[in-house]
Amino acid sequence: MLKVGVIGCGAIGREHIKRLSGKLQGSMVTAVCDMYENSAKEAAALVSGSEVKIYTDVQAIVNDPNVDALVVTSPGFAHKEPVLAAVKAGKPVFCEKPLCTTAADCKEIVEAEIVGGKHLVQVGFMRRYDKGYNQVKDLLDSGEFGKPLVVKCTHRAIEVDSSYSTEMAVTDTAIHEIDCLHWLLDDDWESVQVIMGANTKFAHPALRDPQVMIMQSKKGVTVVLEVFVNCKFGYDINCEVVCEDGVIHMPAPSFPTVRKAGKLSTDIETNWINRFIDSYDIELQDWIDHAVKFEVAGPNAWDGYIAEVTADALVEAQASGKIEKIELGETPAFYK
Ligand SMILES: NC(=O)c1ccc[n+]([C@@H]2O[C@H](COP(=O)([O-])OP(=O)(O)OC[C@H]3O[C@@H](n4cnc5c(N)ncnc54)[C@H](O)[C@@H]3O)[C@@H](O)[C@H]2O)c1
Ligand SMILES: O[C@H]1[C@H](O)[C@@H](O)[C@H](O)[C@@H](O)[C@H]1O
Repeated sequence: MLKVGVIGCGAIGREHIKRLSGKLQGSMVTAVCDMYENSAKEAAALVSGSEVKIYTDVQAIVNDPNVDALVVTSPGFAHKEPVLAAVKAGKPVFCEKPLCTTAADCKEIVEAEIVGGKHLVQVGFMRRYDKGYNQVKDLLDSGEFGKPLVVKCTHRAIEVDSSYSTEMAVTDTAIHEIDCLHWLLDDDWESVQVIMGANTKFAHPALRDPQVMIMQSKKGVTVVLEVFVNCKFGYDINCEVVCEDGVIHMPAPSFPTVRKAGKLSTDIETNWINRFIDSYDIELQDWIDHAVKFEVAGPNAWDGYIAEVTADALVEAQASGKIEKIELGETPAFYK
């Protein structure tokens, strides 16, 4: 039984606590930590049948002998401290995306992991576990469609509040496609560009929304990604891969088509929690199954670093309006 300590008891922290203590096999939550004690207490109350220790200090929960592994669900800017502490303590750690908010911080984690000599870090890029993306990947990998040429994606959300900035369209939102498409295409990023044109009337005054991000891979695949976080109609994730010998369109979870009051209609998803609910379950089960063996099968610290280098370039491209190059450097032998 993997005894897990969860750091950051907000929205997704509580979702993961419920998974790790009830829904999934082979784990239990033995400790929780939040900078606000009340938040930690409320989260601990979600666990029934066993005692959960409450912490407000990151180092203390990492050092707890009754904690075998950590799940980090604090905001991105607060990921570095707990992830580094877990790596230094030799404990497996699942960190929600992004690994850190700068490439330099991600590199520090990569270097600490290499020094420790054990694969301990998994990043919460759950789309790699999504059924639809995996169906697309299987078709691409079969070779039946020839080589991929162009990928068209949308990442739309109903609305965001005033704390969501123009940069977050990259660092919080597009970061999923940055990782997922690198995995889907089995390719690294060469260059990126951001086009910001007409703004929606629903964006708060400081926010550029929508944004079109164009990313080119090393093998020459062009990705066109629309990020539109005040679309008002739903949480709408789409991905279409145009190949030499055909086009693959990712399926979305389906809803019934109904006839009522002179209308034929089908619901679409409105909430990220539900859109990827199965992926979160499969992702964390996979993490548990490997963490007990000190293995990482999902996206690792190097993937977290790649995503952040690419995100940094996209943020630069937002400001410059130019095509920005991605400089990753050699993949360390430890991650090959
Ligand atoms: N994979 C996904 O689809 C997905 C979905 C939602 C959120 N996330 C990621 O999960 C993380 C958390 O997002 P959220 O929506 O749950 O945020 P949230 O704001 O709801 O919760 C964050 C919690 O962390 C606590 N916290 C802040 N700083 C802390 C610190 N230094 N130490 C301990 N606790 C601290 C806050 O008090 C809060 O309770 C973010 O990195 C976000 O990008 C991922
Ligand atoms: O844009 C949102 C993404 O679609 C979700 O999957 C979460 O990662 C959330 O944190 C982001 O704000």
